[in-house]
Amino acid sequence: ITEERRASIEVTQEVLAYHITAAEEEIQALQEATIPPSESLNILDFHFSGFALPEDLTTQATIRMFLDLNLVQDFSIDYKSLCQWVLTVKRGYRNNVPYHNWNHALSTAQSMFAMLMATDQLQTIFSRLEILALMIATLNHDLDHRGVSNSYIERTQQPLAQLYGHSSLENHHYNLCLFILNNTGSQILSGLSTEDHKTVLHMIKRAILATDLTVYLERRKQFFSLAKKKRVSWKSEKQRDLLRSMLMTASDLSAIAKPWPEQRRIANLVAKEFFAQGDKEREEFKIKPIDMMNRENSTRLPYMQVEYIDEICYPLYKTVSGLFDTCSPLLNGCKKNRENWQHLAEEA
Ligand SMILES: CCCOc1ccc(S(=O)(=O)N2CCN(C)CC2)cc1-c1nc(CC)cc(=O)[nH]1
Ligand SMILES: [Zn+2]
Repeated sequence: ITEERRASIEVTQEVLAYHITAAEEEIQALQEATIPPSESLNILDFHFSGFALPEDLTTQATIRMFLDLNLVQDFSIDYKSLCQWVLTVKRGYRNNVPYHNWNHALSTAQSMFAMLMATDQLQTIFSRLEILALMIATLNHDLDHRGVSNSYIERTQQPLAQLYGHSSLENHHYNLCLFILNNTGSQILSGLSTEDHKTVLHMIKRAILATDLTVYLERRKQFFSLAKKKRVSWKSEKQRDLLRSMLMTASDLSAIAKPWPEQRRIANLVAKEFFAQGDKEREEFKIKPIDMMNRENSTRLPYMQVEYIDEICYPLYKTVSGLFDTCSPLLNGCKKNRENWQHLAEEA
């Protein structure tokens, strides 16, 4: 596309990042709030439910994660900027999208938080900067998601596809993340050295792009073979980048490991979003949507979930909990839900 076209789309993103800036009174209310401890927010648990928290506590829970990981202290993050940044990121998600909304972003960040807090090994493998990058990336990884897939965006020639080509959604999520970090009043990285600032932005970009499932499916083979080795050393940056990417996916898909009532509820939201895209494809392109997005297949949903677990989720959680046994609740939750979906598939 022409330079002008590129510039105009990027301006639109910058304007969007400006428009979602939180309101002053909202920022002050969060700044003055007494943030509850992790225990009372249940954010240390792998079975945490984002639905259980009232909306204003979701932003407090996010602040609590940054406080308990010592990130505010380690990177001298201005507290008011942190409040504005969290509220702006939350506004960056669309509340008319059934699944890819703030609740998904929060629960993805909370899964990463739970893994990091439960696993001392991870805290020794990763530098403080990497932990900062993972928490920022999980919270921002689906910013401004429209409830449609990359292929839909590419097929409908939406501006994002013209701008990025592949992984267009993930590139958009990162760009908005960057604009918010650069917005006046939410520059939580202003205390970092130039070197650290550059490094952390690179790691955030890699981590957000890693949440494209096609990227995960390409890269996971290396991870699985690395994990088979007797002694795994996470010395090289290449291996740590791979581990960060795999943990991003483990956090992103963690709904599959939640207690059954929560998994059922989330699966229905995922289905609602997928079927809505299927409806759009049917009416706009006069094509039959793929199984996953075809409302006429909704009776096959349990079967599709079993397939999703076997092909995409289980191998990842098996490997992660093989390396870090403190993450085994993710594997056990995933196994349990496979049984639950299998029973429903047999009934259908
Ligand atoms: C619940 C409605 C049906 O949901 C699914 C149906 C099929 C498959 S799939 O693994 O067969 N596969 C994925 C890759 N596509 C390219 C081909 C189809 C996955 C899901 C699903 N995805 C997510 C991630 C957002 C969460 C979730 O709970 N379920
Ligand atoms: Zn996601």
